[in-house]
This record gives sequence, C-alpha cells and structure tokens, in this order.
Amino acid sequence: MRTCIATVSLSGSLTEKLAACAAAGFDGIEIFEPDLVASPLSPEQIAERARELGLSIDLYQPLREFEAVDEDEFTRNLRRARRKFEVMRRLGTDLLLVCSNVSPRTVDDDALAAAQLGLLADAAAEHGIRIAYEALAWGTAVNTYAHSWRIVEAADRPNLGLCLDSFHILARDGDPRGIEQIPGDKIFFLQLADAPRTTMDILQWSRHLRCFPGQGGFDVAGVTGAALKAGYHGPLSLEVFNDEFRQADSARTAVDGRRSLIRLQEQLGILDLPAAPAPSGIAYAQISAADPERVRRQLTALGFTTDGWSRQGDLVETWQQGDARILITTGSAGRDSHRDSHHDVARLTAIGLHTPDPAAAAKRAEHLLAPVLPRDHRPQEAVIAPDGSLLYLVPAPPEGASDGGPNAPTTVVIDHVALTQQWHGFDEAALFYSSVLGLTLRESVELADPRGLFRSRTVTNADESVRLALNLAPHPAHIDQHAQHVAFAVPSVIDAVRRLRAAGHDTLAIPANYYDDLDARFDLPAQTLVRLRELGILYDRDEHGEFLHCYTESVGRVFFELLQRVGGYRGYGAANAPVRMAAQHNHTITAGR
Ligand SMILES: O=C(O)c1ccc(O)c(O)c1
Ligand SMILES: [Mg+2]
Repeated sequence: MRTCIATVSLSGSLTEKLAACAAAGFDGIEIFEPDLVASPLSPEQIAERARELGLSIDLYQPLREFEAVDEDEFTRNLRRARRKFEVMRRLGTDLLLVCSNVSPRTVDDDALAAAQLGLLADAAAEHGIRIAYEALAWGTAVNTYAHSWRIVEAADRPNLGLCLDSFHILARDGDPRGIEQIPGDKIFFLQLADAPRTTMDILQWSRHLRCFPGQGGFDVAGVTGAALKAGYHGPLSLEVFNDEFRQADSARTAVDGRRSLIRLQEQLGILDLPAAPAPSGIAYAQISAADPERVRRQLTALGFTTDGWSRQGDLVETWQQGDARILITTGSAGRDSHRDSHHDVARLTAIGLHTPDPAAAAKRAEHLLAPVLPRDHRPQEAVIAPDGSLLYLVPAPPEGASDGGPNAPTTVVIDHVALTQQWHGFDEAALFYSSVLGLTLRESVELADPRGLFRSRTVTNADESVRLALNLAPHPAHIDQHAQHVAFAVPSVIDAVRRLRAAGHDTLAIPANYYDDLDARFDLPAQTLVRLRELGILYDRDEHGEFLHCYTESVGRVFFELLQRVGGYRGYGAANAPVRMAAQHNHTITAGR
C-alpha cells in the first residue's frame, strides 16, 4: 500500500522534513498547516520540491473549529475555508482535513453540522477539492468516528467523507469493528498512531505521547484491518505528535516510521517478509576495551576462563563459564557507536544471538530498513542496533545442545544483557527489537537514579532464554553510566559472592538501611537476612518465586550482575534498581574524590 507521513511527525524545517520522508521511502505526505505557514517557500515551491523528491501531497490539514456554529461564524468560517482552497490549488493537493469542532461555541446538533459541512463540500467541489471529516477524541460534540459518520452520511455529498485516526478511536476505547460497516469509498483517509497506555488528559496524551504503530499499547492493526475490510484503498499515513520526535534527527525518525508501517503491513498479511528469526539464546556478549586487563581480572574472579586470543576476522578473546560466554576485543570488532568518543573505555559493543536461520534473519532486517553489515571479513551476519551496537546472528547450536535458558540453574548462563539507548531512541529501539528480531516487548518501567529517572523496557523471546533490557538514561551525559551490564544466572549467588570475596574482589556495597527495609517488607528468616546483609545481596519476590542478585564494580562503562531465580520469578529486581543506582552513584563520587 502507499505510505504517507504527516509533517508534524518530524523535526526540522519543512524542507528538511520533505527530504527525510523521501529518503525513508514514503510515497507521500500530509502537510500540517503550521509547517506551511512558517515556511519561506511558496506553496508552488513546496509542490515543486515534493515533486522533485517523488513525494505526493496527499492531504492538507487541519481546518479547525468549522462546523455546528451560528450563522455569522459560519460565514466567516466559509471565507477562511475558501482561502485554504486557494493554498491547496497552489500546492496541487485536493484533500482537506476538517477536524471536529473543539470550541465551546459549537452546538451538539447533527443536522446543523451536516448542513454546514454539506455547504463546505459544495464550495470545495467548485475547486475539485474533497473534505475528510475527522472526529477528534476531545471534540466538543463529535468525538467518535461513529458520530462523525452519522453526520457525513446525513450531509450526503460525494466529496465529503471521513478521516479515521487510530489514536482518536483507540484512546476512547472505541470498537474498530464498526468501521467495517462504513462504505470503503467514504473513508477518504486513514491516519495511524500508537500511544502508550496511560491515564491522562486525552488532548495532552495525543499531543505529546503518540508514537509509531508497534511502539505503544494500541491495537493499530485492528483499526487498519477494519478500514481495509470496509474497502479503504487510500494510503496508510502516520500522524504522530511526539515531544521526542520533534527533537530527534528527522531522517532517523522517518526510517523508524517507515519500519512501523512495513511491520504493520506484515501483521495484516499485506506484505510478505522472511519470518522473524526467533533467537533461541544469547550466544555471547562482547566488550570492547583498549586496556582489557581489568575486565580480565573481573571475569577471572567471577570464575571465567579463557582459551586465549583468536582471530575470526577480528581479534577477540573468548571467556567462558558454563554456558555464559564473554568476548573481549581491543580491536574494531565492536563498531564504535557514533556517540562514543571514549574508545578506551570498556563498554558493551555487541551481542551474539543464536538464530536458527541467520541468512533469512539478515534478509528480514534489510526489509525492515535495519542496517546489515556486509558479510566480507565477518564470520557472522551482523545487524547494527539503534544504539550503534552490533547484533551478531549466530547459527543456533544443534537440537538438544544446551542453550542456556532462564531456568537452567545448574550452570552459569547469561540471564540478560542491558543496553543503553540514546535519549531519543527508546521507542525506536522497542520497535527495532520487536519487528526485526521478533522479540516481545514488556512494560516500560521508570527507575529512580540520584540524577534522574531511567526508563527501562525489556524484550524477550517466547521462552525467555533471550532477555534484553533497553535502558534510557535521564540525561545524555549519563548515557552509559549505571546502565550497561551483563547479568549471569548462577546456581547460587551466595556461593558466587563468597568465591569473589575469597579472590579479593568486592561487590557493590549496599547500605544497611536497605536491609532494615527488607526486613520490614518481607518476613525473611533472621539468618537469611543476616547472610544477605553480610554479602551485599539484594532480594526480591513475586507471586512466582524469589530473586537474589548482586553487582560487581563497574569496569569502564560495564558492570556485571550475578543473579539467582528461585522458582519461577519473572522480573529483574526493579524494586532494587534505585538502591543499586544510588550505590553506584555514591561509589563514583567516593572513587572520584
Ligand atoms: O491535535 C490536533 O489538533 C489534531 C489535529 C489534526 C489531527 O488529525 C489530529 O489527529 C489532531
Ligand atoms: Mg488525526
């Protein structure tokens, strides 16, 4: 299907927006009126620029506060509309979006609304213009698509139809199945936006938190599917008001948006992509460090051993314990993320994922506009993740061979890897890992660090043998601090900490207050509490089981977590994260003094 995006969804000048849309492969755009009003280009020049870039102008929007008003106001509104017809003629576009009236002056009178919209349509017809009427979720009288359809049906003009917007429908818990009853040729336009599930004022929610389909909690595919069933054959158009998108790089946002529509069309059975790779385990995590000695010492203390250096295209050192593998590289194997100028600081630069069919997975990534590295010099297929780190697609081990797994406590496995996202890349990352890798998104949580709120969201495969935590630092300056880590599930955290201590290594110091609080919250046996306190081990519990964990000191930007899931504990100890981050903060300060 044709794909469009509203200019309001992107940062930059109108010219920059057009370039970004074209580069990402969109077919057309909706011109958001304030973008045109603020542009130094004339409508003709904008049309020319769009033509040069191969973009159609599919919609001009919005005409506001138009219908169901008194005679005088209607006369003024019609005059205003005629001026817009003139702008549209100069732009060479023929579809005008009218959103339902949000003014207190409008009356709840369907007959009046239909009559006035009918007259608007008649005036538009003289210019070959069509009108798409959209129910805003906060419209004074008209705020559901069913209501807007009753008015459009009553007005009964060939050039008056509906604009459906998934946000307005789903934010009010509308049932999209009713859309199937609307004649497809009366749905003039379909705008798509997702949003995180929340409870807040609906206008604020719409203007600040919309996101691309697949990034939030709305069933955008349900609305789209219903419109297609009704016979809608216009474009799929993204209309996203989002504070971060307004600041982020428009070229990146546009690609992110296109990816969301490719994935949506796959979900709807319109596009056929190679199947999602279904990674079956974390093969390894890779740390780059110019001076890897401290990483080696820490891994040794944790019980890892190495078989030395090897060259598989890049120079790497493999460290292993049980089924957990860490690669250390001092070379360029971990592509330096563009934001990272501290090449000598140890940091996570790649992970390897066991993938049943790496070649097909790489093909899928290409279809979804993810950068795939050329195969030359590389032992494995590799995709660049949004944070700049590399995802190696490693052939899965043969059936029956142990691939770790979350509840394999007899040996050491990588339980999860936590990666830091760029400040505007959180939604992009969520969509990347879910669409490209087929991982499932979990709820996003906020974690209090002494310097601000971290956001964290995990993505997992079906049996949770692959768990990635996507962390977003509160401030770009903190981007890699307190966030990047590799968590090892061990048979016994208590034994592991004792071994570490015996080897002369400390774990992150946890304040006594924490244990007093633990005692208040959980009725733990006194002896258990004493042991946890002595060893600096954090504790959590859910309805499935218990969780014990502790942390190493950071080496560069990376630290390690040792954890033990008892029973079917599902979480990550999020309740303890603020204590851990405060401890890391205090440690940094102490170390810095
Ligand atoms: O927030 C608004 O005003 C607004 C304008 C036009 C739209 O299509 C929309 O969905 C919202
Ligand atoms: Mg809209």
